[in-house]
Amino acid sequence: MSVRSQSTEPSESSKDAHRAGFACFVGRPNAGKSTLTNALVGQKVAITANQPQTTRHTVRGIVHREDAQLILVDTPGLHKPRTLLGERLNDVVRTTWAEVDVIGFCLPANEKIGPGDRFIAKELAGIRKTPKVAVVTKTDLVDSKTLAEQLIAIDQLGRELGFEWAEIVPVSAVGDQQVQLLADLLVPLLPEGPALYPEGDLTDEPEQVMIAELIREAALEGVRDELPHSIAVVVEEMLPREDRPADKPLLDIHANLFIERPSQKGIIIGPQGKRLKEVGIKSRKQIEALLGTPVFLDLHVKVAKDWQRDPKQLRRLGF
Ligand SMILES: Nc1nc2c(ncn2[C@@H]2O[C@H](COP(=O)(O)OP(=O)(O)OP(=O)(O)O)[C@@H](O)[C@H]2O)c(=O)[nH]1
Repeated sequence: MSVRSQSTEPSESSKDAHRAGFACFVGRPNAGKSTLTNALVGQKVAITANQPQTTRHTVRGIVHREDAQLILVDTPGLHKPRTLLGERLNDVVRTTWAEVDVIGFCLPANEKIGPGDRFIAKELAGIRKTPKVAVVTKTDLVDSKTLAEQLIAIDQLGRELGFEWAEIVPVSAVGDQQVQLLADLLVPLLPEGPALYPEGDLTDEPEQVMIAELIREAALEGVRDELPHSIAVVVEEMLPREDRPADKPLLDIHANLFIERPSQKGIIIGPQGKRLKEVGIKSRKQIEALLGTPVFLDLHVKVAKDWQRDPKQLRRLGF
């Protein structure tokens, strides 16, 4: 077993040719994939929430280094599909796995390996050619004994399924421990080649999709468990406000928040519209940070009946 810690000698990759390629993080919902992507990229690109399955779109974060360009594809979690949307999400995950240069399997340090992890690991075992790195996340939440046991269990899991992890790396994205080391270990697994994206690019997600994700994230915060799967956000229009002085631009953004049932409207909007207002304020700040320009955000809540089950609606909402 080759478990890595920060005290390891720096990798030799700086001497080698430039490398560029794709990595994706897989793992159960809430395993810490989005947080890790953000920590590696150093700016908020993937949404995180204290609820499972909030990452719906494939968001790429790009790590630019002297020696390499590491493009991170953040996929939704694989899960038991109950709706058409669930099936499509699983398809997106599998397609992504087959295309990347390295897969990072995220397992939280503070949770025992369960049936959900085994399900994913078994699927990973089927993808023979792609190197698989086990990433033990949230190490700040456990003591060293628990961490050691988890590392052994993960090594064992690989053996049981007939493959060996290219690396096993414990990290804490929140505690900023070993995040850099993880990047150092992923880079040598990428093919040699020039940068694939211009320097400065953090993601190739269309801006409107990222803005919609920021709004959805704010809308999800603090609402009941059953709601996450029922919210979709579509940015309908983005236009610079006319008649503004050049040094005081304002961008008008109109977005619709779709829910499945009229009964959900009250939850989203809140008493006297208070909750929706907070959602607007919170997401506007993040959108302004993302775009670097003042924004006027206009949010509307609409009912798209049973959109998760209706192929036509799914397409309209961007799935
Ligand atoms: N203490 C601690 N918490 C973490 C760490 N990484 C992630 N978390 C928390 O774990 C929860 C889930 O993290 P996410 O990054 O959203 O997980 P995910 O795997 O992307 O989840 P899905 O989008 O549901 O697939 C959030 O509340 C994070 O703040 C970590 O290193 N330490």
